[in-house]
Amino acid sequence: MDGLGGGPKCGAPWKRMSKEELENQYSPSRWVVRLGAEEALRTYSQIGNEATKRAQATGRNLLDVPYGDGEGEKLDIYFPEAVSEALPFLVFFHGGYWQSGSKDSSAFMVSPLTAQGVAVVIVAYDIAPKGTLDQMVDQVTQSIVFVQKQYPGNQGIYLCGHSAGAHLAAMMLLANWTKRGVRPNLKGFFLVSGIYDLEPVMHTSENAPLLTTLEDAQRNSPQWRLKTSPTQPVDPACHILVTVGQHDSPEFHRQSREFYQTLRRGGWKASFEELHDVDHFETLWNLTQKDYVLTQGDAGSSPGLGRSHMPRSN
Ligand SMILES: N[C@@H](CC(=O)c1ccccc1NC=O)C(=O)O
Repeated sequence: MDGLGGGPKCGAPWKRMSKEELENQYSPSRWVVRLGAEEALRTYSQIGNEATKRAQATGRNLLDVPYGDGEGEKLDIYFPEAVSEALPFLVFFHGGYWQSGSKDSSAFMVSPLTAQGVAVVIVAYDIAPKGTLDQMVDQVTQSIVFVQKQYPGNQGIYLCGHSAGAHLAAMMLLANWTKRGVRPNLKGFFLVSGIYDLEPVMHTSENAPLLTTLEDAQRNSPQWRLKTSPTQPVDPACHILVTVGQHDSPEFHRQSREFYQTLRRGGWKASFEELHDVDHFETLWNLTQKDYVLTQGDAGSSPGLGRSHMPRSN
């Protein structure tokens, strides 16, 4: 049999897939409908680069701010024009299967959000093979601690991540803040086309620099961790929006839906949205636009990143 173990009655559907099918399911660019796979990846970098250049050229910002001692532990902060002590902060973690991507080409949502008075932080972390998953999770935790310490008067910290970056953001639901000596003012999570169970990834070509044991995968899987030992939401008001693109692969849909269900069962305030007619990358491209439903400033009915979706403190 060319499946990956387990009979037809054995749990997760990915276990019944051939190696080729699993590879396909976990290759987001192959599911893009309007472009070829390579063109989609090229366009993704191009739009990210352009948005970042624009963000750096137009607004007030602090670039390459160290949040730790490591060479790669840097973040960029983009401020709104209006100076204020009490800003909401949107902290973004880029994707790229924990082995590609950079903060220097990931400032997608900066322009529409800073225009609405939100400060945006784009975080770099040590991708594989330099960094291990445990290290990346640790670095991301450290970056949030840094933002909270640097801006203790913040109006809320909202975490956003795309794909592998959504995984890193989701891992923050399990972070031990007591150990870090600070409780970040986390008010919301916006997870875009994420991976929450890493076990299937172990059986794809993406795994080469990543996971060696099943234990690594489980320890770094928010889905597995929250399902096996549910943790109480620290702030019951903290909202988690799990989104997946309509054209993402069935495995990406399953991962998002099941993670959302696990969150709800665990008592978290979560919602799930399949984003209409977008693929794995187009959601981020749309986030560069101020009139997209998830970034717009006027009161929309769906939750998202725009200021109208953030609870106000006054
Ligand atoms: N090799 C992947 C690349 C990929 O998945 C990706 C690329 C850029 C940003 C996010 C991605 N996916 C997850 O982190 C693909 O086939 O699409």
